[in-house]
Amino acid sequence: MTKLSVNINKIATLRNARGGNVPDLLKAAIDIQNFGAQGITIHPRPDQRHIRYIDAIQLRPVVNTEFNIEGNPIPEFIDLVLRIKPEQVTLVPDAVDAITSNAGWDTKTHGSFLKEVVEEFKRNGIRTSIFMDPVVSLIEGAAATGTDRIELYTESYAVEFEKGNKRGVLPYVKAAKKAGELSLGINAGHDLNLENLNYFVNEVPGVLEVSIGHALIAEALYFGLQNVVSMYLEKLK
Ligand SMILES: CC(=O)[C@@H](O)[C@H](O)COP(=O)(O)O
Ligand SMILES: NCC(=O)COP(=O)(O)O
Repeated sequence: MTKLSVNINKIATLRNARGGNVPDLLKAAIDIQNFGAQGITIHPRPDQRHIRYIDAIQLRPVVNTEFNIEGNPIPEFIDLVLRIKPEQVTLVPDAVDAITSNAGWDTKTHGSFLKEVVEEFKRNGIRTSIFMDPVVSLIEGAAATGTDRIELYTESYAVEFEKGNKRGVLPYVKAAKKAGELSLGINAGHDLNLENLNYFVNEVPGVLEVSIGHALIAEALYFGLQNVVSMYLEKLK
């Protein structure tokens, strides 16, 4: 079964809007896990506009499922992750001023850098994942870095699905098959939601984990956090 890791960036965004501690990020993480999510994802960005580095540190003792920290491996991020030792780190090549993640790694151009970073995290007992577009040649490049997993960047699938084009899943099926042949574990995320999730995990073989934030937190405004976590878990059965 595919695991659900809830990305709590947007809870921090809401809290930061007023400068206090409402909503309480740590309580939300505890509740989300109690509601059945199998992981918590955060993506601290250098400007700390949502998750702050201090949040990441304070979350460590309360995350008793799988803690997944995503981000661009700049020195500050590497130091933070090595200090916290989450179960998984996901490397994302996002620019400092990116509104959200908007591309996967070019694992050919950045192969030797990624290999070094992956080795450092793995030496410290942290599982690694590389955020990737569904491109077979780049997946071969990811395997060469020694990473444990890749995370398939699902924005283009979500866009096509929204337009009614279910063929948008086909590159992901191909990419997942290649990843499987290369013994890479497969995660997926970005713009997954209650509408498009089930089709994706049914079509794409071997998805171990999805990380979902933006849609899930928005849907929680209508359904409540507990219901919405259950609704996602239902889609992953
Ligand atoms: C890697 C990925 O797709 C997500 O982590 C996404 O980047 C969420 O980040 P924001 O919440 O800052 O949009
Ligand atoms: N890795 C993807 C993630 O954590 C959440 O992305 P989104 O659901 O906020 O688009």
